[in-house]
Order: sequence, then structure tokens, then C-alpha cells
Amino acid sequence: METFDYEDVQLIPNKCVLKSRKEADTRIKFGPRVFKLPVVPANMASVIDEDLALWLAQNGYFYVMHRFEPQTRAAFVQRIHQQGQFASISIGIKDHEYQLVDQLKEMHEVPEYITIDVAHGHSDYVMKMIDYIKKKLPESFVIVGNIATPQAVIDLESAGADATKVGIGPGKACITKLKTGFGTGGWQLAAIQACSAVAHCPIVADGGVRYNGDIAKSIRFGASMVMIGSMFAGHQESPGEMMTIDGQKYKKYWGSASAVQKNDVHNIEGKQLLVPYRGKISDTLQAMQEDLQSSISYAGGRKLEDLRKVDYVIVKNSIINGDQLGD
Ligand SMILES: NC(=O)C1=CN([C@@H]2O[C@H](COP(=O)(O)OP(=O)(O)OC[C@H]3O[C@@H](n4cnc5c(N)ncnc54)[C@H](OP(=O)(O)O)[C@@H]3O)[C@@H](O)[C@H]2O)C=CC1
Ligand SMILES: Nc1nc2c(ncn2[C@@H]2O[C@H](COP(=O)(O)O)[C@@H](O)[C@H]2O)c(=O)[nH]1
Repeated sequence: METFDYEDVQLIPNKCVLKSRKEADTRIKFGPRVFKLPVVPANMASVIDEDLALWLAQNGYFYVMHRFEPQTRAAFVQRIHQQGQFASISIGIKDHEYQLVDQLKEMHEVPEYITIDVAHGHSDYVMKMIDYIKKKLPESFVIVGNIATPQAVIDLESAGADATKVGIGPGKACITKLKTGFGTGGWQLAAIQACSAVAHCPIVADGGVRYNGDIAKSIRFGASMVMIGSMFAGHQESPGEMMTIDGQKYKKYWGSASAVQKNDVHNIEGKQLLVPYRGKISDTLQAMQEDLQSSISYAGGRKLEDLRKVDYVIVKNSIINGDQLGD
């Protein structure tokens, strides 16, 4: 298999058919709804909270609320539905997580989207949870992750997944590749290509995006939606604490499997770091939209799908993407 990552690939332009980049359509139908952009902030406690989730929904963006305040999830679904917005939550696979599914069913509060969020998603226990959700809440669109291989896509789609989320180890706050030797770190883009080649359902590319152009590359290699953590963690609206060092502003960004998140020292596969402060999230989303419109124009197209057809070259190869172990 040919391996490559975001920084190894350049897409090749085609003749432009647009008078203005504003004509390029970045909308995506994902599950039951259409969103302005094929981009979603990561379902991490350092990236999203309930206020940001509501803002994203109200403004036409997809969101996935994290699962690290487990007792608040049912009330969140109820509250966001009362405000006329869609509910999109995360769930784990431990025994107590089945009670949340039961509770939502009893409350008649069906989330439009449920993301099964575990480190190693290609698992019998994940398939058991898919089966349970599909029996109890069949109207929910179920996204399942994280995975790294075509076989995982095949198995999870067979088990009922409506979308699969690809990316083990490419994240900025991730140390899985260093601690376990496993994952898609250094070949995340090739993993997206391999997984999408067998997929019948949408693929979410998750982790490793460092520049807006990586969104277009993700779409080119088969993603329908792109999940991003570090590039969304530094905003005014982001949950992390603000810090000022030598006059520069930063926000804290920590992994979901970090000691900070787990409050534990066992099975740590994430770290905490500082990311530059970036101001309002609406400005970042606007810039992402403009850059993606420009990408569509370079592709010689009018809409997102036109990115799928462009040629590319591999310009070099990388392994670790510049990431390092934390303290
Ligand atoms: N995308 C990525 O590269 C990664 C993402 N993460 C994120 O960190 C968070 C915590 O994930 P996770 O630890 O799975 O959540 P949980 O703590 O909920 O663990 C999931 C369950 O699966 C079991 N399990 C078995 N094998 C594994 C394995 N290799 N890795 C993890 N669990 C395993 C765990 O048991 P036990 O703990 O006893 O083994 C536990 O019961 C999630 O949000 C996840 O997305 C974490 C690592 C990698
Ligand atoms: N191995 C780990 N991966 C993690 C952890 N927390 C989150 N993640 C994954 O990273 C992406 C975001 O990646 P980024 O490159 O955009 O910052 C996120 O969606 C998860 O899949 C962790 O503790 N360990």
C-alpha cells in the first residue's frame, strides 16, 4: 500500500469555471441534515462545550458534543431540542453507557446523531453498542470510531454504522503512536483513501489536520466530514483556560485520553499542550469556507464533490508529523 500524509500531497489544478470563488458551494449533506461546511470541531472537552454546540447548530454547522460529563447528556439533548436544534452527542461502550440509551428512549428524546467514541473502534463491544442503539433509537444516525483499516469499515458498516470515523494516532494531543506503536500517524491521508475505497457510508476524517488546505485533501481522498481538534481549541469560545506567555496568548488543549482529562495515570494516550489564541471561532470558520471555496475553484469545479476528481502528486514522505511526547 502506498503511504502518504497531508504534508506529502499537492493537488493539481484544473481550468477554473467560476467567475468568483463565492460561487463555489461548500455545503454537505451528512446524515439527515445539510451543513455549511464539511468540518466539525472534535468531540473533546477542550474543544467544545454546550454553549458552542448550540452556537454551531444555530449557525448551520455540524457539531458533536463530547461525553466527558456523562450525567449531563440526556438533559442536553432535551434542552437543545427545546431550542429547536438538532442533538448530536457522544457515547462510550462501558456498561453504564447503555443506561443513557434507555434513558433517552424513555424520555422520547432521540438524538439526531450519536457518535460512539472510543480509541479502538474496531471492537466486538463497539458492535454490541451499535446493535443496542439501532434497536432502541433506530432514527439516530450513528457515527462510529475510531478506526484505521478497510476491514474495520466493512465490519462496522455490517454491524449498522451509518458513518465511520478514521484516525488512530494522528491527533496533535495524541501519543498513541509513540506509546503503542500503532495507528495512522504519518499516513492518515492514505488511511482515509483506503477506508473510503470500501465504504458504502460516509467517512469522517479525524485528526492530523494542520492547515485549511488539509480539508480539501481529506475530501479528495474520500472523506465526507473532517473532524478537527487543535485548530479549533484556541478560540474565545473554546473551553480551555487562556494563558499569556511573553505577551502571546494561548489556550490549553488536552487529549481525551490525557491524564488531565482522565484524572488518572493509567492507559494515558494523550497529552496537554498550548495552542495559539485565535479570536472568534466564526472568523476561523469563515476563513475555512473561503479557503475551501478557493480549493473548489482550483479543482475546476463548483461544489465539494468536484474535489474528488482532481489529480495529485506525492511530494515527500513523513513519519511523525512533527509531534513529540509531552512532559
Ligand atoms: N483517535 C485516537 O487516536 C484516540 C482517541 N482517544 C480518545 O480518548 C478518549 C478515551 O478513549 P477510550 O480509552 O477508548 O475510552 P474508554 O475509557 O471509554 O474505554 C473504552 C473501553 O474499551 C476498553 N478497551 C479495550 N481495548 C482498548 C484500547 N486499546 N483502547 C481503549 N480502550 C480499550 C476499555 O477498557 P480498559 O480501559 O480497561 O482497557 C474501556 O472499557 C476517547 O474520546 C477517544 O476518542 C484515545 C486514544 C486514541
Ligand atoms: N491518541 C489520542 N487521540 C486523541 C486524544 N484526544 C483526542 N484525540 C483524537 O485527536 C483528534 C483531534 O486531532 P487534531 O490533530 O485535530 O488535534 C480527536 O478528534 C480525536 O480523535 C488522546 O488523548 N489521544
